[in-house]
Amino acid sequence: MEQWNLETSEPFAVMGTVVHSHHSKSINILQNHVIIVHDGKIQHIGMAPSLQELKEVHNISERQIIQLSPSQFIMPGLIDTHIHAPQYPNAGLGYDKTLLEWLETYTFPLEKQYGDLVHAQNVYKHVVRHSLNSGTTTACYFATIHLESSLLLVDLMTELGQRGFVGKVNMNTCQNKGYNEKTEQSVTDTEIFIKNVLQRKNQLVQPIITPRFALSCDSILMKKLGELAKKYNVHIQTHISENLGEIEAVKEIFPDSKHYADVYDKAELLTKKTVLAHGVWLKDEEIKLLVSRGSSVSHCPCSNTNLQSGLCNVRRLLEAGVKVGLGTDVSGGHTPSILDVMHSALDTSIHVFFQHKNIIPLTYHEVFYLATLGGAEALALENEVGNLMPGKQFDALIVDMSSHYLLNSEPETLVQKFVYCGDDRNIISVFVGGKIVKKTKI
Ligand SMILES: O=c1[nH]c(=O)c2nc[nH]c2[nH]1
Repeated sequence: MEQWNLETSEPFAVMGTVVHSHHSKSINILQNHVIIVHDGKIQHIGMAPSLQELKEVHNISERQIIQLSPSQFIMPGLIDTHIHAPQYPNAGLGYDKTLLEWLETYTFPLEKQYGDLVHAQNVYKHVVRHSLNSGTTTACYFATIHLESSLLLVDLMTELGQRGFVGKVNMNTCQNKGYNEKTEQSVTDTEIFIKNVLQRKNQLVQPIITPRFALSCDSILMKKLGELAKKYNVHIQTHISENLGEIEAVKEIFPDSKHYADVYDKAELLTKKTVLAHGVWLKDEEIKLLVSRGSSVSHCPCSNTNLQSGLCNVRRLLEAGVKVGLGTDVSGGHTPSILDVMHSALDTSIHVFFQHKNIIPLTYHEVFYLATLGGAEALALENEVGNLMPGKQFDALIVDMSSHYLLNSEPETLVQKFVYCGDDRNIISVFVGGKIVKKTKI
C-alpha cells in the first residue's frame, strides 16, 4: 500500500480484501473488492472496478483511493461492550482478590477520585486513546457516580472520535464502603446527565443508564432508573452473575426475587437495549428470561479469569439465542484491547470444552463475529455498525500482517494470524464514521 493522504470530507474508496461477518458462524472474505465511503457512511461495496469507472461512475479521484496490499485487509471496527474508563490506572493490578474484596480494596477507592476533574481528564484521555489505538471504534463505558467527570468522558470521546455510550454510575447502598450517593441525588444527576448528552446532539456518543449491580443499588433506585430508561428510550448496562459470592449476597438481599435476573426484571431494567456484563453463572431460567426480553450479555473472559470469577460457557448462551458481545472490562480485565479479549475468548472456550466435552469450542470465525457484528447486536447498534454493508457507518480497521512471517498471503491465513497472533501494531488505520482516528506510517 502506498502512503495515502485522503480528504475524508470527500467521497473515497478502499480497494482490496474485505473481511466481515453477516452472522455468527462464518466470516465473509471478499477479495478484489471496493468499498465506497460518502459522508462517513458506506455507499457501496462490490467487485473492484477500474480506476476509470471509479472516476466516471463514482466520482472518485485517484488521490481518494486506498489500495490495499496483498498482506492487508479491511474489516469492521472492534466493539467493546463493557469497559470501566476510571479503572484504567488499575489495569493489571490487584488480581490477588476476587470480585467483592477487589471492589472494596482497589476499585472503589480509585473511582472515588473522579470528583477531581483534572485527574479525570488525564485518565479518560489515555483510556479513550488506548482503546482507539487498539481498534475499538465503539466502546460502552462505565464512568463513576460523578456527574461532571462523566460528561467530561462524553466530550473526550467526541473530541477523539470514538463512538459509544457513557454511563454515570448509580450506587446508593452501604455495601459500597462510603462510595455512594443518596437515592434522589442519584436519580436527579442521572436525568441531568441524560439530558446533557442528548442536548449535545452528538452523533457519536449516547447516554446509558448504569446501575452498577444489584449489590450497589436498592430496588427503589433500580425502579426509578427503569422509569428513566423508558422515559428517554435509552440503553441500560449493569453486571450480572459474575461471581458466586456476589450471587449469594444478591439472594440474601432480594429474597423475593426468583433469581439474580429477576431483580433487574422487577425494576424493568431488562430491555432490548440492556447489556449485562459477565453472566458466568446464569441459570437456564435466567437465560430464557434474557432471551424473552432481548437483553444481551457482554462476555469478559480476561476479567473472569483475573478475578477468578469462572468460565463463561458462551456456546450455551448463543445456542439459547442470547445476543453476545465481547468486553475488555478494564480493570477486572488487564487490557483495553478487544483483540486480546478475542484470544482469551478462544482459550476460555477450550477450557469450557475440557470441562464439558459435549460442547463445541468457539471458532476464530465466531470470535471475529462476537468482536464486531455480535457486539453491535449486543448494543442494539446493528443497523449502524458491525459490518461493512451499505448504509452503515464506515467504522473500519486496515490490518497489515506484513510484519509476521507468512508462508502465503491467502486472506484466510491473514485473518487467522491476526486473530491468534495479532496486536495493535497490525491495526495500521482506524476509521470512525469515515474519519481517520489512527494512522500509522508504514
Ligand atoms: O468486573 C467488575 N467490575 C466492576 O467494577 C464491578 N462492579 C460491580 N461488579 C463488577 N464487576
